[in-house]
Amino acid sequence: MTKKVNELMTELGVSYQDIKKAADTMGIEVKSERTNLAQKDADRLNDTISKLKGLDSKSDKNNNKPKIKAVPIISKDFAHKPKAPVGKPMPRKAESTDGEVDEVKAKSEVKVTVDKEVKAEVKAENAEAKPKTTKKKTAVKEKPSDEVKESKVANKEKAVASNEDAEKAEGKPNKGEEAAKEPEKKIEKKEESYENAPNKPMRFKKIFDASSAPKEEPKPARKKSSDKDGRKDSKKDERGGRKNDKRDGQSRNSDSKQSRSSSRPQSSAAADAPMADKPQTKGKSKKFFDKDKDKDRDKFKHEKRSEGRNSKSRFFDERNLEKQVKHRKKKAPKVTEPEIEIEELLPEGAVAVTVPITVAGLAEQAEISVSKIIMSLMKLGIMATVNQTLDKDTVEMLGEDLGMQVVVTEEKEEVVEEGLDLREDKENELKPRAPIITVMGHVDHGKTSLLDAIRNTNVTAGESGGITQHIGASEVKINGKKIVFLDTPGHEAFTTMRARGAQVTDIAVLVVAADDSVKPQTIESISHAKAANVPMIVAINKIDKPGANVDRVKKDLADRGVLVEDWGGDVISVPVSAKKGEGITDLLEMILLQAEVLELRANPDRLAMGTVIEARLDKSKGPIATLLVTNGTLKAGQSVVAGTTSGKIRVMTNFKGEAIRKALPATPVEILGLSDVPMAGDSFNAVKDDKVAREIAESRQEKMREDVLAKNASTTLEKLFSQIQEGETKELNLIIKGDVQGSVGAIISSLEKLDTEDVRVNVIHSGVGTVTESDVMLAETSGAIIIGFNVRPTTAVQARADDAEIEIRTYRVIYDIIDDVQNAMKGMLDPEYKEEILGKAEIRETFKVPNIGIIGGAYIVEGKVKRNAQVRLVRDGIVIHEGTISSLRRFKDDAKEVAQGYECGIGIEAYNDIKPMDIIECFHMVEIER
Ligand SMILES: Nc1nc2c(ncn2[C@@H]2O[C@H](COP(=O)(O)OP(=O)(O)OP(=O)(O)O)[C@@H](O)[C@H]2O)c(=O)[nH]1
Repeated sequence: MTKKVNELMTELGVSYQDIKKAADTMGIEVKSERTNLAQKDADRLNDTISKLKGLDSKSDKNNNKPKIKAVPIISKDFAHKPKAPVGKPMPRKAESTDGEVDEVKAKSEVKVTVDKEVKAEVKAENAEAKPKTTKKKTAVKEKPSDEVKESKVANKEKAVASNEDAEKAEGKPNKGEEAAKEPEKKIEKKEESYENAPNKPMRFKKIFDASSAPKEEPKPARKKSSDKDGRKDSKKDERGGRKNDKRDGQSRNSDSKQSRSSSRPQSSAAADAPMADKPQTKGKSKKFFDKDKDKDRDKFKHEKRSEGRNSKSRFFDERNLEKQVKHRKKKAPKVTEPEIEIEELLPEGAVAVTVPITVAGLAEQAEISVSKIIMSLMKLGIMATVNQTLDKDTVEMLGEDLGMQVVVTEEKEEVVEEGLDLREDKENELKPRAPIITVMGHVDHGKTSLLDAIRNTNVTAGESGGITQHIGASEVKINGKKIVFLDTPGHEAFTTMRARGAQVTDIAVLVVAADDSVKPQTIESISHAKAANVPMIVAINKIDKPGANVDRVKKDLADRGVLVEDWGGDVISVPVSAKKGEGITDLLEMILLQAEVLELRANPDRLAMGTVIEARLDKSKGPIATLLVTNGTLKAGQSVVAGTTSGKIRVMTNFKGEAIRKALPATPVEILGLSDVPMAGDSFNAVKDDKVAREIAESRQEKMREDVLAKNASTTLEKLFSQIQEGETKELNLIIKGDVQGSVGAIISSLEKLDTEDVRVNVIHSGVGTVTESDVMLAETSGAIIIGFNVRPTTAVQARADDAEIEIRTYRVIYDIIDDVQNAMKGMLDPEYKEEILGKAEIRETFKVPNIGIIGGAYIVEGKVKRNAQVRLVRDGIVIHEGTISSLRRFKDDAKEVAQGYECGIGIEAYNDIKPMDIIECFHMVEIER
């Protein structure tokens, strides 16, 4: 049995086009009106079209839309068909027949499409066929798409609103009302569904959704939405849609029973529809905007928080900003929660984390138990508490360990510190100031000697190891004009300090020995001066020496890009002899000349600011800091904040040690009164109020604590990470303790340069002061070696270290630290000789003995003291002196050695500064068998 198409047309009273479209959709071949249809196909078509005709004809009475537009279609084929072009309704070929409805209906029971148009159509169909199922499923569906023209949407939605609504639809309800009602109902249902994960930020919800509700993202919808404009439908739109729903649900009033009244501005279908459902009035595709706008808007907001987006997203943002403004005029939509915004940009299943974050915070954010995170951290070698702050690397590693995808953003807070005078000086406030000079150059080229020559003092002889180890500052006057010199050390170990010096300096004096010419540290010095954009003056030193060759120096400098005046450049060079004092005046005059060119000025009539040049802790005086005032006037009695410390200036002395009341710009001073030791290189500011100074310092301390916590965690992490990554590679963990901050910084920077392919140097902790028990504990947990520079551990600390088998290595010369560590890294760990402590004596009293000097009345507290052994004098954990015993007596008799528990008199060779409570440590060197 067959039936011709035209017969069916007559039978149903529909056009050929209607049948053709329905047939196409149902996979029935129809070539012309004369095509013979198999009875089965004819029946299917008849069935479908009859149903649709009935439905449409009802609504058609109230609107003139072609009934075919309300045909609900969802078939296997349909899901694969291309979507409507952007901004246009779906083509008519999406129409279906009755036979198809059954198929679709069945499908709709097992799959819920995300595609808005399809969904609307499914609803329309189900309204007739299986309203209950439809109702249930619509609860998790997206709102209708704008792809379908408003009237069409209205028609369809009207039909599927609910069981009752569907019945009303049959009763030819007012189309406008229905259209208005339907989307609202759906939104409410969706709200309910969202409430299933109550009170959860979207990011939590997303994780929840990802794991518990995958069925809500059916594949056919994804496929269908894979056309150009809707390519991200499947996931992004799911989220975006959810968000829209939420927003719409919040902002919109509904006339349904469940809705609460609100001030809805419009009552038309268009006004009531979600933003995405509004009629397309602009040239651009609504669909495009609907699908992308929320995520684009989110991008915009996200970008506001985080920098560095590509131009493409910026474009979206800008465009969307316009878009938002437009919509706001109509609906004033509520701004969505920030969590949702970031979430929108994330890949499926990812968690957005802003660091630093505490363990507890991360647990909450990722919806993982705190204990799970702590366990994972332990696996990574980090012993963390709930309140431990985690940094970016740690969070990423945790993510990996926990099998969780995290997207980490770093929060950069801009701290505005109220109470600091940071205004810019006005032109008329500025007065000339003295130049600040740094002396740089290769080791032993004569920096210290040159400064000595300049200020007629001799520092070289007293320096430990023969090198300058601390930044000092001094002033000289020539022709009534002041010049400030920062004394910077020459060894490579002091690179950091030199770099710091170059930052506060106006002019760098580059010392090059005429007999040695340009050397590695000369080149390094040039780089620092250039990097700091500081003009240089070359002092060609040691011209008195027989091998001196000034021209060679100039040539070598030219090779390094430093053209002195003789070579056609603009760098001033002055031949000098620090030893004989030749050329020193010339050099100073040239410095003044160069300073004049620079027109150095400052405002003396404001609160002082500048840099900490050096700082140390003095047991009796407390923290001592050398400050260089670069602007303003510093007054004794004023409150200052320096780095993370603050205090009121109790005593202020100039470079000669004379107490002064005020220090004008370009003055180095030493101050007492800070509550703690600041770091060399810290900036300082005078503030009006001591309380303000304290508050600023405290907030900086707080910030630093957070940073340190985060850094420590990551350092440990890095260690493990690199061990895992690099297999055999080992890390050398070190704890550095020194007498002053400058030395500690220099040691760290030198040691960190020693990294080799095989061994990585990792300074896990550093600080000023003696080695403490907590250092030993830290070394214990991290397997670190403790390096003490000019500091000694107490007996108790040493005992604790011995128990824990922690090595504490102490030094007095930085070279030795670097050599030792370098050797250790090369596998030559064991030195040929090792220091062995023989005993310790505590000074109880001191006596002045004519012709001999000061003798310490001592009690041997540990081991024994031997006459020929070496000794070091330790005061408050700091090594004051090293030398040999000149006299050892028990009562009036000389003794070869004195054992523990006995008293004796000890004299130190050529040394008299012995005080009660000093510790004399007696040691000798023993050969180590390899
Ligand atoms: N003949 C001669 N020797 C000099 C002159 N200047 C310095 N020296 C010697 O060179 C050696 C090193 O001088 P320092 O002033 O310690 O050199 P430095 O560059 O400060 O060295 P570090 O502090 O170790 O970086 C000393 O033995 C000085 O006596 C000079 O003009 N002529």
